Amino acid sequence: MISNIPILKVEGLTVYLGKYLALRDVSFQLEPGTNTAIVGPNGAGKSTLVQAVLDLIPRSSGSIQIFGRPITRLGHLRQQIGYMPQNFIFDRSFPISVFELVALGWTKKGSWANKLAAVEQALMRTDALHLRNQAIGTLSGGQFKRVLLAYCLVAPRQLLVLDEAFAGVDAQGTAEFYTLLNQIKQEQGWTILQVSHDIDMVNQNCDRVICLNQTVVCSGTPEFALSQENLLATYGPSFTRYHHQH
Ligand SMILES: Nc1ncnc2c1ncn2[C@@H]1O[C@H](COP(=O)(O)OP(=O)(O)OP(=O)(O)O)[C@@H](O)[C@H]1O
Repeated sequence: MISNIPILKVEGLTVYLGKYLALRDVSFQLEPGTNTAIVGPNGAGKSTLVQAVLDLIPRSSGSIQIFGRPITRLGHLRQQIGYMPQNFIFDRSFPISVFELVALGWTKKGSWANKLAAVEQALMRTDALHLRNQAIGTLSGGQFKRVLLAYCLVAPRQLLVLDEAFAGVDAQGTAEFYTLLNQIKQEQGWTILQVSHDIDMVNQNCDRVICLNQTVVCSGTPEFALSQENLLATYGPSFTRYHHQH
């Protein structure tokens, strides 16, 4: 059954980090199956927005509903959210393998054989099965992103939140990852919210854009939100558009 309830609805969100007003009166919603990018300059509050939306940091005011429920009353539905943070900081010598990391994402009850099959399938789908026995500390940036995507894929999700998922990945790796992400999104019916600095990639891959600078400067289709006028309003007069060299 296709529901008309927004996957995410944010109304009047204001967040202070200490005394610093990081987000002011932010409102937007995500329709099912859409791929929405949050763009804006350094310090605009993009990561703060993502963390507040996931209830990882407190908000001063405003309401957040996910799957039609207040974020604080999600219960088991919280497992339907996959999150790839900007920085995944861990001790690289920590002895956990790729297989073990992805298996942590498996939330269903079931036999060991089911879990094994699900983890292998997720790793295969993200072209990372050959890494299954490798310690996570030995992975390259691009390999690690694909393993994190497998972690999101191993259990059913409705919403995927990516905070600069492609930081540290080269242009070709980024393009390949976007292709893979789009394919899996279609297969799984994911709704995606992603922070990105790559305006060209956003233009090519996302269907909605939120331009953020402490508050929502504008939002809409990429064609509208990424117009020169709106980008200047979001980034300020020093903005110059970065183009990939292919
Ligand atoms: N603990 C904190 N106390 C006070 N200010 C903070 C704190 N953490 C972050 N900030 C400030 O809040 C603002 C928003 O930070 P945030 O990381 O959300 O920005 P961003 O848009 O994700 O930036 P970037 O593109 O550089 O990743 C920044 O100006 C930052 O310096």
